[in-house]
Amino acid sequence: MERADLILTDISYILTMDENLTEYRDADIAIKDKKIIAIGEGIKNRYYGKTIVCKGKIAIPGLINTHTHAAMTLLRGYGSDNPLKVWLEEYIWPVEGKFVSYDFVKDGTKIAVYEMLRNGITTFVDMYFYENAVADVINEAGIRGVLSTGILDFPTPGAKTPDEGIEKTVSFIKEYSGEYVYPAIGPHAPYTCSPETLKKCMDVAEKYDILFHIHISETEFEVATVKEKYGKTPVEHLDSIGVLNDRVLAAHMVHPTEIEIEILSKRGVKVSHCPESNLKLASGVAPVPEMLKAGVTVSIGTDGTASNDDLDIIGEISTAAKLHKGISKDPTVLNAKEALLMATREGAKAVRMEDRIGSIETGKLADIVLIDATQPHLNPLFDPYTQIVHSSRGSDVDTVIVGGEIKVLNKEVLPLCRDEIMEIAERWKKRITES
Ligand SMILES: CSC[C@H]1O[C@@H](n2cnc3c(O)ncnc32)[C@H](O)[C@@H]1O
Ligand SMILES: [Zn+2]
Repeated sequence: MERADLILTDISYILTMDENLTEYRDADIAIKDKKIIAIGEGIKNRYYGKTIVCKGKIAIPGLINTHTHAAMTLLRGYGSDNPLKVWLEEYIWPVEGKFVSYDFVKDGTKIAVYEMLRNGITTFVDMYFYENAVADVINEAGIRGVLSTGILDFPTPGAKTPDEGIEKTVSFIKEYSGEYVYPAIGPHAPYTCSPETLKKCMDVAEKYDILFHIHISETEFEVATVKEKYGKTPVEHLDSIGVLNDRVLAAHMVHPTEIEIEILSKRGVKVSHCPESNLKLASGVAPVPEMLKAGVTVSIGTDGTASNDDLDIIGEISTAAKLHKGISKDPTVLNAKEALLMATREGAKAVRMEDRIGSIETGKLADIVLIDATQPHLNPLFDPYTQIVHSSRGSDVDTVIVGGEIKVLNKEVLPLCRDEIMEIAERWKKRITES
């Protein structure tokens, strides 16, 4: 017998989401030094150590949310029922200007991390201000974050100029890179960042080998603005200034033309599809089947909770699958395996971490989610992929493991206190409504 740090035994289904979509029935997973060291039937007989019996559970890789603004939990539902331009300019940006600070971001991120862990998210990509506050929360809670300070050409809560935002990003890379924190650079969008700002951001991304995280082609307004300013569509514009390559993670991508989809594919740009935010802000529906057909990596993002308004990524996958079937009038589009891939292996590719996360494989980090399938609404269980995508919700997540450490057990989020989360939300609601 060999020693393991954690052994998950008798798992009803293991959906590895590896290249072959290998599945196991009634099998075990052994974990040591943060990584998966063995998977399969009878593994429990080869290892000893802390053991969790997982009868009736489905194991999937930790879910990857490739676009959010975590601290916006404090603005959940704020300025609802408006289009993006009005929502941002008349509601969100004024209130952010008044309230966003280190404390706001720290408190908002605590709520988001609680909610993301509860919903099975083990890695998220963030774009906001005071990312040092986000880093402090995630280092304490133990969830992975790809963190980018939002950079705009006008003053923001964290920086008076885009150059200051870029300098902050460089200091952040040097100070915070670590086990849980993966810095990225976050120019907001082609309509809020000049070509000069975008090029400077790409220089930093290349120098420090980090992700370039940006909103692209979210609304028709954006497309019209970029066309008017630069005489090109957003993707063509970004390509013409040399900032499209395989380290670009483009959030939304609702309105690309056929030519733009070809460019995305040729340049290796990854997309974060945010269907619920795009529906709620009435931005439109991204051409996901077309992008997939062209070989573009499409992952899943919840966006912030002021435009979604939750961080339930399983619900987001379900929305994506149903939405594209409906729009294309083709039920074979985005089958359950493909939909789940978007939040696992494709998500890992989108953040350029496919060698470490995104599937349950030996040698990979032990980021694992167990879904409780012993509930009436998940039975009878003919196909576990379909059941996860179309019958379950984030609230069915029972256990979450990040790097071999248990973060959620029996649906209880261990690193954060529920009462404190509720108290934070109440305190900020009071401050914001009384201002
Ligand atoms: C630059 S930090 C993030 C910045 O973006 C704002 N924001 C939130 N959601 C969206 C969205 O869907 N499109 C564009 N910008 C968005 C957020 O409020 C911050 O100001
Ligand atoms: Zn966004």
